[in-house]
Amino acid sequence: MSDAAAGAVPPARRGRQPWAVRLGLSPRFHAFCARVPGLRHIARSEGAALFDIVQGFVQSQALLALVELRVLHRLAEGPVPLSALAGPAGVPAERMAILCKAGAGLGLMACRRGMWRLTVRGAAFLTVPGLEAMVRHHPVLYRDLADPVAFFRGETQPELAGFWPYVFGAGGAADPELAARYSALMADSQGLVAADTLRMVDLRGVRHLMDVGGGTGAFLAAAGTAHPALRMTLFDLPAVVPAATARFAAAGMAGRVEIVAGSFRDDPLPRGADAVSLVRVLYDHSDATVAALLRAVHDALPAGGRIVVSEPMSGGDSPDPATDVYFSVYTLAMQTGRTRSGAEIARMLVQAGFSDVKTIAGFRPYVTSVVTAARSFNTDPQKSV
Ligand SMILES: CC(C)=CCC/C(C)=C/CC/C(C)=C/C=C/C(C)=C/C=C/C=C(C)/C=C/C=C(C)/C=C/C=C(C)/C=C/CC(C)(C)O
Ligand SMILES: C[S@@+](CC[C@H](N)C(=O)[O-])C[C@H]1O[C@@H](n2cnc3c(N)ncnc32)[C@H](O)[C@@H]1O
Repeated sequence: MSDAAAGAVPPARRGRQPWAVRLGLSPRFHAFCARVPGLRHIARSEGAALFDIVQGFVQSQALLALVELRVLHRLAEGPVPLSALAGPAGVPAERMAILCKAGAGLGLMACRRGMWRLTVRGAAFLTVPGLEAMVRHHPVLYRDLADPVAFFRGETQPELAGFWPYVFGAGGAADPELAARYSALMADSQGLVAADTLRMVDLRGVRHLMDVGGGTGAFLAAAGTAHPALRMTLFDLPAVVPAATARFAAAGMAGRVEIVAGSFRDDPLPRGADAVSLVRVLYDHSDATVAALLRAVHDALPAGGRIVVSEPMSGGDSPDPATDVYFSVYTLAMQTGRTRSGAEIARMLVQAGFSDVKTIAGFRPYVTSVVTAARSFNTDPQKSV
């Protein structure tokens, strides 16, 4: 079979490519690799990696069906035969068998001696806080990506752009019921983010932490538990306040936390904190809004005060398989913000007047990474920690 007959890029048009890419463009080399024992693993692993990309949308839709039909939940109660999954789900047994085998292919469940059971991965899926809720909201993004060419050309009006109205201080910000619903989705998923952030950032020495855009207070509650002497301020839109008040009361922290309702677009940030955190806030907003917010945080801090930015970040020059696919496309669909790299955030912090900038790559970049910085001691000698 000639290269041209196989539909590959003809050798003459391969241009100046690294030698390995030239080989990758050659169907003859593919066939050669598949034949030669020492090289066969390359053909197999590259093929499998490509197949995973090709079938990603089927994987996520199979997962959604398993969640919506509560198959994994049912298995969490113990092993069952197929009929016990098919009947309650209203799915014909022969179709449920296909879904269950897909679930097994994904490593979420397994069948032994006619009984379906949960695997460790399936158990972890059900246990990660907020993951199920995130999967259940994915149909919105899925619809937005139905015509990906039009989406990337910017010719569509993504539904996701209206999904988080409270996030942007739009109309929905005034509706406490709507805010509570979306805040719950956000807060559920904040457990891992808070844990990973606290692992990367040492808050010892911080007296008073202000969490700007702190939502219902999951991060402050975790920080306050880890540091019992910490005073805290939560700053967020008014519609988010009731849920935050309830959380701190339930955690017995009401006396240590001041909740300030306001918009960082329109209102000054409260003074008094010696550290400010922004957890999953920047990537919702445009560069202009982020630049103004970082300057406002800088001005609200005393000399030596610290800022902590924590959110999923782009890999920048080394694109990350999770954040540069999922979060970058997600924030593009939201239309108001973007997924920035640690280096970009670091640059914006310097432009806002911060120094001593440190970027810390998260050990799970799809959960969060961190950039920290400090307000210089010499920018405003009037202030002190
Ligand atoms: C020790 C031995 C040998 C065996 C033991 C076996 C055993 C019991 C193992 C347990 C394994 C274990 C501990 C597994 C733990 C797995 C974990 C922690 C998995 C975590 C996965 C987290 C995921 C997949 C997170 C996904 C996050 C998503 C999808 C977040 C989406 C966020 C969005 C859309 C946010 C939007 C916000 C906005 C609007 C942009 O502002
Ligand atoms: C993606 S959520 C993150 C919430 C929380 N930090 C977390 O990680 O779960 C963004 C938060 O920023 C808040 N927010 C958005 N625009 C805001 C504004 N103009 N002023 C204050 N808070 C704002 C939203 O209400 C929301 O709680």
